Amino acid sequence: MIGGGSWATAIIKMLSDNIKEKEIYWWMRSTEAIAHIQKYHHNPNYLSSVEIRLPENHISDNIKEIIRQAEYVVLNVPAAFLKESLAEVTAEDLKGKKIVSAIKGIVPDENQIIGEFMHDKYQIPLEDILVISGPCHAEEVALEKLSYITIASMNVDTAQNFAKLLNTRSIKTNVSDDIFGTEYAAVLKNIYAVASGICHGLGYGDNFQAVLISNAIREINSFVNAVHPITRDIMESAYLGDLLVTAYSQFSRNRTFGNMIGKGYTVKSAQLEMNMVAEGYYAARCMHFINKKYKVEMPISRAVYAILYEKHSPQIEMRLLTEQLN
Ligand SMILES: NC(=O)C1=CN([C@@H]2O[C@H](COP(=O)(O)OP(=O)(O)OC[C@H]3O[C@@H](n4cnc5c(N)ncnc54)[C@H](OP(=O)(O)O)[C@@H]3O)[C@@H](O)[C@H]2O)C=CC1
Ligand SMILES: O=C(CO)COP(=O)(O)O
Repeated sequence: MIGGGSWATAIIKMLSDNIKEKEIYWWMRSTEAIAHIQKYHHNPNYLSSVEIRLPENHISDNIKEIIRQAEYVVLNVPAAFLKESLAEVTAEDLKGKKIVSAIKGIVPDENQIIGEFMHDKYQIPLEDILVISGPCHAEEVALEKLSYITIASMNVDTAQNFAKLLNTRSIKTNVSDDIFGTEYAAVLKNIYAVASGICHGLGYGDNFQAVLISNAIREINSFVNAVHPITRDIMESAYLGDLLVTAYSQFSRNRTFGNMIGKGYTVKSAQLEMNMVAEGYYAARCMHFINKKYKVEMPISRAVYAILYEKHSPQIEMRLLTEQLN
């Protein structure tokens, strides 16, 4: 596991129910957090109720050593920090390993989804790339609330094999072969959750939220069809379900961030207020550039970009948006 945040902690919990703890290796950057987990068996900063019983030397800030042990390398840092987290890692270190992206974000500057980035930069064959997606908040994993996740891989047997490692009493898994669609949909839903939060912060009610999200799923559908036109059912939980949970849940980082923007916080102060990362903030910018190529009509995504990066007034931008939705 590469990353020490909430989602990494939640997936460690799933894995611990299925494989021996001595088969799990965990990299995180914080040496204080490592020492705390080794001594007290809980992550001090994220999902601290989850018990972690890995052997001491299986948690380390030495990324090359952790990767050396692995058959599956689960990438689980916010996308904005992926390049710096992997700074010491070479294509040789990752050769022959399956790369699992648990990230729902875009690599900045490269403007690539994680699978594309790992394929281009580290020569990982596309069939060795897996994606973990679906509507699932780390907090509900910790509470053992029933959740469904989707594992995508171009090779469905590979997806099935990895899915077995995550199935628990409270986690059910689906598989998919749509690695591009699941990644892009997971990135986009974060932008729409920011929009949902902004509208909530501005005082729009549930009636308008429903219209916003109905339009959002159409934007997602148009975009993923433009990028990767295959037959897919956008109503599946990996697409629509993920959008709904992020747009409505009390646990959503992106909605919380958007809500603060709608209430008048600056981007900086909203980020400082949260201990966690809202991927939608970074995704809005990356998608703005990616969509220059595809030119898909995405008024909600464009409005979020204008508010976050062009300092447009949330009130005015959302009022203009209301004229374009139906
Ligand atoms: N949380 C969830 O429920 C879900 C999250 N995801 C995805 O999982 C990925 C990881 O997010 P999540 O676990 O929620 O993250 P969190 O917000 O819980 O934690 C933030 C993580 O980012 C690290 N970080 C913060 N700043 C920096 C920096 N400057 N450089 C390097 N690392 C930094 C933190 O490390 P440190 O503690 O050392 O500061 C910490 O590991 C995201 O792509 C997210 O979209 C997907 C599904 C569910
Ligand atoms: O992707 C997630 C849940 O599926 C988590 O993102 P949010 O915290 O913004 O909802």
